Amino acid sequence: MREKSAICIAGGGSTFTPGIVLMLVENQDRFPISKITLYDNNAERQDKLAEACAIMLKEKAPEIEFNWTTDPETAFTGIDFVMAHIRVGLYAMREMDEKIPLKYGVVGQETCGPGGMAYGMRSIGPVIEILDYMEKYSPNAWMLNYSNPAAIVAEATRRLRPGHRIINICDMPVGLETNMCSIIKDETGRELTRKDMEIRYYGLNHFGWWTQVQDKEGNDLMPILKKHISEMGYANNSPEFQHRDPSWVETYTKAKDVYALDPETIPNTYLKYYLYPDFVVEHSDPNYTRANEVMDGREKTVFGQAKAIVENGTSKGNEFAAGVHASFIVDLACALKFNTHERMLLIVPNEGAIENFDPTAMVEIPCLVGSNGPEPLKIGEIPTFQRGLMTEQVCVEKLVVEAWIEHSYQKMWQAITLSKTVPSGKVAKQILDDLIEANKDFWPELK
Ligand SMILES: NC(=O)c1ccc[n+]([C@@H]2O[C@H](COP(=O)([O-])OP(=O)(O)OC[C@H]3O[C@@H](n4cnc5c(N)ncnc54)[C@H](O)[C@@H]3O)[C@@H](O)[C@H]2O)c1
Ligand SMILES: O=P(O)(O)OC[C@H]1O[C@H](O[C@H]2[C@H](O)[C@@H](O)[C@@H](O)O[C@@H]2CO)[C@H](O)[C@@H](O)[C@@H]1O
Ligand SMILES: [Mn+2]
Repeated sequence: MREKSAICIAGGGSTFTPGIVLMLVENQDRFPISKITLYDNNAERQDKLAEACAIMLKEKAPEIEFNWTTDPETAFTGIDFVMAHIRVGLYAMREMDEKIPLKYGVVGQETCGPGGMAYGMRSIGPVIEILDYMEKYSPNAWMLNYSNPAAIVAEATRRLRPGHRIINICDMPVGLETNMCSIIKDETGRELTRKDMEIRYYGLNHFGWWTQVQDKEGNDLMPILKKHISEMGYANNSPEFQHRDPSWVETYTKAKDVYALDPETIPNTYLKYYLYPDFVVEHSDPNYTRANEVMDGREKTVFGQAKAIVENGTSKGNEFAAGVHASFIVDLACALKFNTHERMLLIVPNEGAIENFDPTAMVEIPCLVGSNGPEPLKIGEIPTFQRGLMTEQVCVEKLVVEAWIEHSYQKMWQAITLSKTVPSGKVAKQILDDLIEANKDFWPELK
């Protein structure tokens, strides 16, 4: 009989909460749960999802104790894992992050460019606050953190809470690996899951490259993937792809041009924001950005399902969806708890894994995960193109964290100016001044 875990989901009102709760329920055999507690600082938002999850849990797994709260002591006492996905400032501030840079002809994106830096300045304090609650109430618990921008949050926690039990993660590589399986099916008819593949990948969060994709027998799948991606990016015939929002379809398709810059590797889609920022801006609507698409799409769908479950008193007929995003975080918790040594892509200190790159950088690389945490695999030396791009970007991320720690206007201006998405110090200053005004309830005061 496997020992049960107690879970706190921080950001209980997140659109991703119901999927994670469902995934936890569906994985009881390999990762049994005693208790799930939702924690959020927005009671009204959290209540709506929590009431629906309570009904679903009563039907599917009544043995799991379920609570929700806005009280940190209640949330973080007696737990083994915090699965965190907070969005500081909600979608209203995401909209600002996207629309302010676009006003100046610069990429407006949740985690890339000035928007991502603005979001980072909002996320650092509250993520650290949760780590401190954990230290106080459950010092042995692990935080598995999805809260974005993961790269900046990871650098901030490395600097400010070294040695704490936090692992920063991203669903994008596993999402893209699932797409690779659909591509292989389209191209060869062969059915694989992402767990049937052995991959090599390196980079920063939302900024990386695959150098190897093989099946378990060691057959190289890169040639099939490269041919497909060179013609149509990650576009494929799977129902998941066909149902994607238009902005994601464009991102997946644009990978064709990102790939063309380095046909030796297969790229993460978000490199388009750095390598083709002019294209991105031309294809953005400054009055209707991804935040609007999400509010009109995922947020309405998830909260609509929750409302229907509560009104009907049952989750039957209104099933929440749990995909790769939820399975990845449950896999990670399972690996830590039961010492599985599963190989996973995580955001960890470089410390020599990439030989010719800053040892203090937070990099996204394959790790073996056991009870003592992640053990990064050795990557070796990386080529000049990638090293150049990553060096610039990691310095941007470090400057944002330094700006937050030192309350430094100068460092934040340097960070925005250094980003590959920004044309000049003049434009950077205009964007920064607007971001400061929009974020006055969230950022430290910059001097
Ligand atoms: N790392 C990844 O690959 C990945 C993938 C998907 C989503 N995400 C991130 O997950 C988060 C949630 O995304 P979403 O679209 O569901 O957002 P959402 O706005 O629906 O949910 C976020 C929740 O966090 C809560 N929150 C904000 N500040 C808080 C604080 N200080 N303490 C406790 N709760 C707080 C909000 O009230 C809200 O209920 C975002 O940060 C998003 O970027 C990351
Ligand atoms: O615009 P959003 O809120 O839909 O997504 C932003 C997030 O994008 C990535 O997550 C994707 C993932 O790549 C995809 O495969 C699928 O699972 O959907 C996810 C969320 O939509 C990215 O990794 C996150 O960090 C972003 O928050
Ligand atoms: Mn991500």
